Amino acid sequence: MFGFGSLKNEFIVEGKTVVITGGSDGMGKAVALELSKKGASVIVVARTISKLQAAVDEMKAAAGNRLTQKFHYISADLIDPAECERVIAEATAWNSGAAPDIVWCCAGFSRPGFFIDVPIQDHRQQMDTIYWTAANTAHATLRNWLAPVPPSGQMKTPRRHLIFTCSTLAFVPIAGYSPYSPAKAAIRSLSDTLSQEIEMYNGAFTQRHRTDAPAADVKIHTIFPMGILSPGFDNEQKTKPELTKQLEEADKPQTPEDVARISISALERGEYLITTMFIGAIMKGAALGPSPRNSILGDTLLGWLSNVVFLQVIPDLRNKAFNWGKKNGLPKSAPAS
Ligand SMILES: NC(=O)C1=CN([C@@H]2O[C@H](COP(=O)(O)OP(=O)(O)OC[C@H]3O[C@@H](n4cnc5c(N)ncnc54)[C@H](OP(=O)(O)O)[C@@H]3O)[C@@H](O)[C@H]2O)C=CC1
Ligand SMILES: CCCCCCCCCCCCCCCC(=O)[C@@H](N)CO
Repeated sequence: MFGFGSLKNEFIVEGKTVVITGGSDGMGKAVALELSKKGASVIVVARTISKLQAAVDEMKAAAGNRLTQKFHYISADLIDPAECERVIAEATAWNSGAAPDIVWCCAGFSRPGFFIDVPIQDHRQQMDTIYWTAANTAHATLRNWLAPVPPSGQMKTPRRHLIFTCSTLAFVPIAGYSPYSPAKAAIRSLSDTLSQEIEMYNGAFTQRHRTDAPAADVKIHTIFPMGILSPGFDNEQKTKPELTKQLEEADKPQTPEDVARISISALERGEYLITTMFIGAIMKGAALGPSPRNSILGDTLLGWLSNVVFLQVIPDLRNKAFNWGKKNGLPKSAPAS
């Protein structure tokens, strides 16, 4: 509470069943492998079957206990809400009728470009890929997890975790990310709203011996990575404006493995809004607003530091954009009038 995190492990995965969307590549796959090493049974979800099969093979090789753990994939386009319902139903059937204990939304990719240069349908596509894959997955998952169970049907069910993967761009604007950042900011807002709403269900859960209640209590978490050296990152570099690369040069992208490990450690400490490196924490501190804190003291001090740092960072980013235009004129990609 006062900055040291929880002393007990708040994110035990051994023997649990985890669904990871976007688990066939980049950060999602690194998370899948790390949780496999820690003893979880894992289902990876994405569209391309060949990559999913490769991820399952790698998880089997990484597994700590081949006797108790099992691995599976489901191919689905999570933009379609009906597909998300099917994923949760299939995962439950595969898990001997028990709902998954942990659902981690990692699906998504970025298509950078200046606002007016990116066709409007690509903006909408980014909202579908980033926000709606996460919201659809959360909706299907929570409808399953929060279904009322009568007192006679209650069993000892461990706490469940729903995890979103956002980006520090939800906290700080960077020119060239307008197709992407608004969708990530929407995830952050969904996460904050759900983390409050879930308290109602968690309150009802305490009364499970007397009245209908969910089968378990639920915690929401959101991860805010900086750049990740993933296949998705290589792809976004192709359309990323030079100005955007300059504005984000303070970022030294991390490996998917580091992002996975650091995120899982933070979940083990019981954190809610999770950053993966110092600059990310500063970006979060500038934008904490009304989000729940990981620690009152730590996050308050971080907020003070960040607010001072950002007095300089906000005009610096804007000046860089202005000077870019002054020196280079309109971007070559600019549409003809
Ligand atoms: N790379 C970066 O620099 C950063 C990334 N992030 C975020 O982290 C997460 C992981 O990124 P990264 O490691 O780069 O991921 P990758 O781009 O390397 O992999 C994306 C994964 O999502 C799956 N996916 C994409 N669209 C869909 C869809 N419609 N339905 C189902 N699955 C889908 C892909 O599989 P398939 O295509 O086969 O469906 C793949 O498994 C994303 O949410 C991203 O926005 C955050 C900060 C920085
Ligand atoms: C001392 C502190 C100063 C803070 C300065 C702010 C610098 C901005 C860095 C922007 C980094 C963007 C990372 C997210 C990338 C991402 O999500 C995309 N790659 C999409 O995939």
